Amino acid sequence: MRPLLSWAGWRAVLARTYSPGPSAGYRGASGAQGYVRNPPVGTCDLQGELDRFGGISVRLARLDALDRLDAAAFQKGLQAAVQQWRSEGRIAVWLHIPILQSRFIAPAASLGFCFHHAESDSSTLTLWLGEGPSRLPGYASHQVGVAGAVFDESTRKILVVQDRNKLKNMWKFPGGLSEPGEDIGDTAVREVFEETGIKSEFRSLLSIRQQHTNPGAFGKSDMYIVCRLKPYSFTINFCQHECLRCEWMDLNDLAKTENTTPITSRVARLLLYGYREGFDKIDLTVEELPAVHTGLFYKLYHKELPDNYKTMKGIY
Ligand SMILES: NC(=O)C1=CN([C@@H]2O[C@H](COP(=O)(O)OP(=O)(O)OC[C@H]3O[C@@H](n4cnc5c(N)ncnc54)[C@H](O)[C@@H]3O)[C@@H](O)[C@H]2O)C=CC1
Ligand SMILES: [Mg+2]
Repeated sequence: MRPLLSWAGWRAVLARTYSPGPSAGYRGASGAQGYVRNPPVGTCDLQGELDRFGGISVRLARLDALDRLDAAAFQKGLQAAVQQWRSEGRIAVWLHIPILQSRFIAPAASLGFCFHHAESDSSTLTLWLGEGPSRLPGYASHQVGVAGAVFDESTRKILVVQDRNKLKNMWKFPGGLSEPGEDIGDTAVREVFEETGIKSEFRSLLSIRQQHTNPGAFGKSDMYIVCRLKPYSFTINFCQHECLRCEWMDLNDLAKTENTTPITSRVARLLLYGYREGFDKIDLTVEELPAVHTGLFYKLYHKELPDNYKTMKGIY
């Protein structure tokens, strides 16, 4: 949730939009409504930022005197604040609680707040105040795993591993979970190197598998993406913790063997087709483009588009 104004700006907004109730707010020595510099010990002043949807976001880490506040005073303050926000027509409350202030979770839950998500150092709870069922977006629905199909065109060999931690030892592509902020291709290259010692570079995206109720996904769905990589080192030095075996296998053999997972078998056949007929038949290549609103950049994956279609020059 991105504040549209600076924190000081929001305080000014809140001074106009938020008039504190008896315990939800305390008018400090400054006299400014809704802005408390030094709330007395044991009272609870809950100010928040207004978001563009009409919700209020309260960050407990920003409140003064939090260490001296007990759970009962917090609950009273929160109840009064919620009443106030409801009367002002706010649609939701987002409550961000640092892990060391987790004693405030139970009082918030008793007022109807539910967990939205947790990170390593904080949790976020929400309360829907609007009409009808909640329209708040949920948190992440998938975990993303990425594998690298490292294919050496000059020898027609492909890099495969057997997982040490699986009951059935089948050939598969090395890979693993993507880290926050990591590009798909970078995950594939990193995981291949960590698991096999092979250095490679990203060429294309080959397939996406979506699976729900995957046992290893903590109740979320699993997105498993296979990339085509080109090797530039060839000496295997595989990770003993994760892999039982690792080898360069002829692509024909991988495409025909039964000792593999269905997805590995299908991608091996796809690669064989690309190798024979041209990789442009199977590759989703990547391009970086600018995001219109944020000025950030993103990666877009699709089948190759001729330059004249990209520019629309000479296209009627
Ligand atoms: N069909 C296929 O070929 C397969 C696809 N996948 C996909 O690959 C992705 C995950 O790749 P992985 O290689 O499993 O992940 P990964 O390479 O990121 O991590 C695996 C390693 O993490 C550690 N680990 C995982 N869970 C653990 C736990 N509960 N306790 C302690 N250590 C633990 C173990 O050291 C394990 O060897 C998922 O998207 C999954 O769907 C996984 C296996 C086979
Ligand atoms: Mg792995």
